[in-house]
Amino acid sequence: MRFAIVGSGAVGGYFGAKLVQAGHEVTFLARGAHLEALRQKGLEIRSPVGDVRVPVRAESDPARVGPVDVVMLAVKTYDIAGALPAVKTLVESGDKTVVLTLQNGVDSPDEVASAVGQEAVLGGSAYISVAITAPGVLTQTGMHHRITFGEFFGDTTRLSPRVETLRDTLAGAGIRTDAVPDARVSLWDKLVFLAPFAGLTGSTRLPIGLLRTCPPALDTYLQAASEIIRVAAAEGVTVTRGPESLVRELQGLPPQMRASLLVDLEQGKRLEVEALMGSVVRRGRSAGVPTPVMATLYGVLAPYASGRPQS
Ligand SMILES: NC(=O)C1=CN([C@@H]2O[C@H](COP(=O)(O)OP(=O)(O)OC[C@H]3O[C@@H](n4cnc5c(N)ncnc54)[C@H](OP(=O)(O)O)[C@@H]3O)[C@@H](O)[C@H]2O)C=CC1
Ligand SMILES: CC(C)(CO)C(=O)C(=O)O
Repeated sequence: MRFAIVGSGAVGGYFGAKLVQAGHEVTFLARGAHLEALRQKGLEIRSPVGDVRVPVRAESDPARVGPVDVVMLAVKTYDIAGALPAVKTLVESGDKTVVLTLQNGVDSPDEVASAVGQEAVLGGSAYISVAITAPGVLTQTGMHHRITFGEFFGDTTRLSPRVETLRDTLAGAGIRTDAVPDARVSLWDKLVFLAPFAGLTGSTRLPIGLLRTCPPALDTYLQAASEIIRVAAAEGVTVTRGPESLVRELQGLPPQMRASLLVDLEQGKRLEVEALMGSVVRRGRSAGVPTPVMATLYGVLAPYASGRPQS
């Protein structure tokens, strides 16, 4: 299969490299020093089971890529608008090209569909812990990796043939893959865990071990999660994670674990506050569902959304 990776950072680079190793034709769209490193040295992935270096084809201009079957969109949520012209060029160069969105949050499929149409879009979530640690270098923490994806628009009652084909291709490349009939459920399922986790670890600057043993903090987490479950329900999506399973998941995490949002905050980087908290608050307002806890977490973190505030 032919793939283009738009946003060849941590997530896009990791999964794209697996596809290259399996013999697929993959072009990585990248820019700056990362692009130069990819061209000159390939993509290096450091992980607990060893390091690999994968030679890759990297381009800056989507018009040079040619027709592809799948665009993997793996930019951060705040970079989607800037990446849409490239995605549009790639979809228009192909025949039935699909775009698989891999962002956290639930907004990406709609944003992408506004540029290329709903028919071209599949919704996905990445489960992995990986970061760009130098141009051309990714470092993976832990060994887990998974992509959950499916149709986001149209018939979401069954696995579509194109979802089955992509599932088989990804699985054949050694990527752990869950194909689901309705990607809206899996995107909201991740958000219901992640947004309160990122909101609480981010606003307190504390790891989960200190929060889950503090009853008021745990209560804040669960109230935030309940708000998200109600907003999803108002949009017709039944989230499968409830309070008991969320508490079990929190108890199972390493005590030092912090959301990537907190790691980014401490490094003065931009944050996906709009996609994780702002989106819930706005959607709640539209649906008439109160979200006071999520609104508070949003208000506390929004000043950091563009990076470390300059006083
Ligand atoms: N990393 C992880 O472990 C996980 C991440 N996610 C989610 O996956 C998504 C991607 O995150 P992640 O991979 O970490 O992000 P990264 O910052 O590592 O990678 C994003 C890449 O996209 C590039 N980019 C941005 N805009 C464009 C553009 N217009 N054209 C070409 N390249 C562009 C960036 O380049 P530049 O640096 O030049 O801006 C960067 O290399 C996020 O929504 C994140 O929440 C989900 C689960 C785990
Ligand atoms: C699921 C989790 C918590 C894994 O790091 C994550 O996606 C994040 O921190 O952003």
